[in-house]
Amino acid sequence: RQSNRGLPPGPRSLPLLGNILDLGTKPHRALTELARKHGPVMTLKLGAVAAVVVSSSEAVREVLQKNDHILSSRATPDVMRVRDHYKHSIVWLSTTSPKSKVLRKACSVQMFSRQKLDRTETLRRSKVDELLDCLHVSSIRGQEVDIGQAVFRTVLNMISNTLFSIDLARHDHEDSGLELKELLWEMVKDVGSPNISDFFPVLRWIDPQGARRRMDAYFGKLFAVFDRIIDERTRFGGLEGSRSSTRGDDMLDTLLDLIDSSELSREDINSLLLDLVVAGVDTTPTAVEWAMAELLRHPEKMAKARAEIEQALGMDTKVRESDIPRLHYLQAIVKEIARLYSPFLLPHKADTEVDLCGFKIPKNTQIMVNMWAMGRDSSVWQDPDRFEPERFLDIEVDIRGTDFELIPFGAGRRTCPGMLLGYRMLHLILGSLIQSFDWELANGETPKTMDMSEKLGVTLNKAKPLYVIATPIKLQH
Ligand code: HEM
Repeated sequence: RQSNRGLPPGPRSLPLLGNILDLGTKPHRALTELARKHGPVMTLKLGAVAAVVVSSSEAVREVLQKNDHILSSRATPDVMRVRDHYKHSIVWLSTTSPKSKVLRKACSVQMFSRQKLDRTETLRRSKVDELLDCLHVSSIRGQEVDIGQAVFRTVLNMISNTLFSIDLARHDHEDSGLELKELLWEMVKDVGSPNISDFFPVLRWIDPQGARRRMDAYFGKLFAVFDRIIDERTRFGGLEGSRSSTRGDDMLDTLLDLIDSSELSREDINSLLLDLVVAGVDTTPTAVEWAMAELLRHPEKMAKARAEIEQALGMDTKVRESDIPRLHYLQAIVKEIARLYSPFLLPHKADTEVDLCGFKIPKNTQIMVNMWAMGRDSSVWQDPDRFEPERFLDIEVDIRGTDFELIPFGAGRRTCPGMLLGYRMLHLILGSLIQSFDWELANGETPKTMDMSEKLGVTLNKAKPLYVIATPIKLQH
């Protein structure tokens, strides 16, 4: 395509502020509206920062495929400068930096490779069993359950066991993990929310919204947890410097080996553990909570999903990750949740000037990919606001970064490294919940009156937690 060498169109901007006020409190919705008027490649001026919002699959293909090599840097949010995190972090380092390559390799070999995931499957299944046991207990006691919180504990333990072979949350304790969940929510909210320091870098030093100060406190708490675990693992066992006998053949051991060989520093490891815990637990529980909310709003679809599982496995065989390929309706539900509730990719940045869909994008422009707008595009999806997993039964859409209409994990160089793990956890947990219990809404909520409003962090969370009452299916017969 011939470039017309102009900037993409966009809404009129105010002096100094630019379009900051246009973002409102729900930027994913506000920018979807604006893109309807100005087009799928749209210029925004956010204070001193030039940004381009991309809102269609064709334009996203140009960002994440054709120009991926130029557009896969990150614009670093000011809050990520805390403790120099951005200099150690797989999320914020350039994909071409040597450190980033070491971190990526450690993750892909030790945590996310197919072989590794196959080997850790029983661990995840046992964590799901603990979740089901805890739901049984709540059911016997007639207690309602905050399902997002319960799944959060499960996913946190799946991740913490993969990383360092311990549970960070306890199921027998209602509030276990709650503080951590709240801390992580506050963290991702500060990463996802507009921050004046990002729009006006000259103001960084005064940290006008106090976001960097808050982030420093969150980092301090998480690093203290990691420090305790690492110290325990490296405690002197007689011989100075030798690893204690609690070697776990887990991610931490691999990382400590990389310290021994001077490929990584202790700061690198703390940052990586933080990234993996935050990215791992901010995503999957949220998606399960949305899925359960939609299924409770549409009981006939819940019944259909259960019937599929029953037909494929019977009621006595537990869902396993290897069953996912056979569970087409379950996969369709996951896709539909990804379509309806994915907000933005993390911010990308142009390393050099680049031609995008015929427009000239200057160097250092921030690229915001609005998945919300793509998921609600009525030229691609019929009746886009409707929860209709059936739409995916007749079409082949792969959500793992090859079909650009639906890219909940991103695509190209910055594709989510935890994608396969997230994909497996999501299906395993959701399938097991559907298989094992009858579900009812608690607190007098009904499918028609449910509050489905959202709040934006890095992911899109359900604003009001979903409270449910679970009845074990077996007990009924
Ligand atoms: C349902 C589950 C998940 C979803 C929907 C998801 C989605 C995403 C998205 C959209 C990105 C940004 C891509 C971009 O900016 O282009 C991302 C990045 C990332 N995700 Fe995930 N993710 C999930 C699970 C996980 C898990 C389980 C982990 C690790 C334990 C993880 C670790 C990461 C990391 C480290 C990055 C940064 C990669 C980079 O900047 O190069 N994610 N994820």
